[in-house]
Amino acid sequence: MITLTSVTKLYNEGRPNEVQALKGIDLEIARDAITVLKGPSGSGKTTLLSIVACMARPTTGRVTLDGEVVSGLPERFLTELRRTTFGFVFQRFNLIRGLSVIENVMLPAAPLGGDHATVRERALERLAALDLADKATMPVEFLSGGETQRAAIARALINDAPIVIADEPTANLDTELTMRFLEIVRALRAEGKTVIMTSHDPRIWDAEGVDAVVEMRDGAIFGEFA
Ligand SMILES: Nc1ncnc2c1ncn2[C@@H]1O[C@H](COP(=O)(O)OP(=O)(O)OP(=O)(O)O)[C@@H](O)[C@H]1O
Repeated sequence: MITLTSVTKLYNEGRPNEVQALKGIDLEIARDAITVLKGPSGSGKTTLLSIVACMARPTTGRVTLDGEVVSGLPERFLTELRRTTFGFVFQRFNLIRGLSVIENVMLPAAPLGGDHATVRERALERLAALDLADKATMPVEFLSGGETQRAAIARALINDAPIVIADEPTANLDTELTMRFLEIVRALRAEGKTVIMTSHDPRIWDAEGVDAVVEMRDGAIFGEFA
């Protein structure tokens, strides 16, 4: 279980351009489940996701992961937690230009020190499942938007992290690839993984296998649907 208690987030605190992105969020996110955060642009979905994923700290409030408080951990513990616990698909992708698709996909595995050939094989399997095997050696800057999105998904899955975090993962995908992404997500859940994603896409909220939809408005939770 991931719990958030009275979580707030201020950007540019104390300055004229201060933004209160989260206004006291109380939320429980189940493990072994698919949870979708939905809501209009600017409602705080990405901010909430970053806090859940230990990429950002709340301004006030508390986050626990399986009963342990993570919101106050020193940075070095958070770095370790991010590497071992989370797989990320983020809006700006963060793929590294100049490296090939497969090099990008393999990158998060490097700090964990796995055998290179095994990691490469796993990366190729992930790319094949997303119909990208033939682009494996291409520099990422030559990919289309949808291909870049899929490369980011393959990279998020490389470490077999127990929690997969995805920000608008299907934003650039057509219906067929969205359906394939959902199949991957359902397979991850069947393996016992936790999937938490934001989405504007009704194909995602209404999808079979989604366990919870959390609706956000203006930095607050507007409703939760199972
Ligand atoms: N780094 C930042 N500095 C200042 N303000 C920010 C920052 N990141 C987000 N915000 C502001 O916080 C609010 C919530 O943003 P957030 O990205 O969490 O919303 P969102 O629901 O994910 O939106 P979208 O669907 O457009 O991605 C917005 O008003 C945004 O402008």
